[in-house]
Amino acid sequence: MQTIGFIGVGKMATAIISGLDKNKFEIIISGHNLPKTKKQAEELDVKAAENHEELVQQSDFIVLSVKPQVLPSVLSQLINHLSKDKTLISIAAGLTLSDLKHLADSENQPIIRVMPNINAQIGQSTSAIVKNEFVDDSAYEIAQRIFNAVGSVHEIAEKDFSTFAAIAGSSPAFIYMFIDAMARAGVLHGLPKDQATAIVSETVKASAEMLLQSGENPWSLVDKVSSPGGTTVAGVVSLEQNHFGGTVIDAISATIEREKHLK
Ligand SMILES: NC(=O)C1=CN([C@@H]2O[C@H](COP(=O)(O)OP(=O)(O)OC[C@H]3O[C@@H](n4cnc5c(N)ncnc54)[C@H](OP(=O)(O)O)[C@@H]3O)[C@@H](O)[C@H]2O)C=CC1
Ligand SMILES: O=C(O)[C@@H]1CCC=N1
Repeated sequence: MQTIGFIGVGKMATAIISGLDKNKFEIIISGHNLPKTKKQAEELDVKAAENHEELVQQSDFIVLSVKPQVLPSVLSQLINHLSKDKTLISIAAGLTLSDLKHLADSENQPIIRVMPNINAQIGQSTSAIVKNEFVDDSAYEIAQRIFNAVGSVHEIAEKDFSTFAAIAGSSPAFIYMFIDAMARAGVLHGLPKDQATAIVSETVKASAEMLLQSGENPWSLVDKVSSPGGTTVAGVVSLEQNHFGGTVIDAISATIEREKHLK
C-alpha cells in the first residue's frame, strides 16, 4: 500500500484526508505542534509523525499542505531527506513547478502541483493537476487516484493554474457570498435565515446540476426562466444595471492577480 504523508494539517489537508479510504492508502501527518498533531491523527484515524523528516522517510507521496508563505521553510528542512522515489505534491496557491523545484534544490525531483477546493470535505472537490517531467506514469496515476477520491480532477496546462485557482479554488467563497446575499434578501422579505439559506442552497445546487446535465449554455437557461413581461426579467435587468457580470469578472481578475504575487 502507498503511504501518503501530509505536512500541515489545516482545513485542506483535513478535508482531503477525510475523503480518502484508509484501506487503500496508508496516511501519515505532520504539523508543527506534536501534541496537536497526535490528537488530529487520532480524530482522522491516521498515523502521526514525530517530525517532518520522519514523515518523508515513511512516505511515497508528500503532500505539502501548508500556506504558500510557510512552504519554503518547510521544504528547506526536507531537502536532505528527499529522493527520486518520493513524489512531492504541492497544493499551495501561487507556487509553480519551477518555484518548487528550486525550493527542493533538486534538478530531477518528481513534483506534482494540484489545486483542490474546500468541497473535498464532502468528496466533491474540483481539482486541477499538472506534473513535471520527472514524475513517472505510475506515480502520476496514483496522484490522480488520491484526488479523484475526493472529487474530480482536471489535467490543465500550468499556465492556466492561476485562472483555475480563482474559478474553482477560491470560487466556493464567492458562491457562498452569493447564497448568503440571496438568503438575506429572503430574510428582508420575511423568511427565517436558516430556511432561506437552505432554499437558496438547494436552488443553486439544482441549477448547477441542470447546466451540467442539459449541456445548455447559461444564457439560454436564463431566457427559459424569464417569461416576457414577467418577474424574472425584472431581476435580470436590475442585475445587469448594477454590473453583476462585470463585478464577478473583476473579482476573478483580482483573485488571479493576487495568486500571481503570493510569493
Ligand atoms: N482553504 C482552501 O480552500 C484552499 C487552500 N489551498 C492551499 O492549501 C494550503 C493549505 O491551506 P489551508 O488548509 O486553507 O490552510 P490552514 O491554515 O488551514 O492549514 C495550514 C496548516 O499548516 C500548519 N502549519 C503552519 N506552519 C507549519 C509548519 N512549519 N509545519 C507544519 N505545519 C505547519 C498550520 O498550523 P497552525 O494553524 O497551528 O499554524 C495549519 O494547520 C495553502 O497552501 C493554500 O494555498 C488550496 C486550495 C483551496
Ligand atoms: O485563499 C487562498 O489563498 C486559497 C487558495 C485557493 C483557495 N484558498
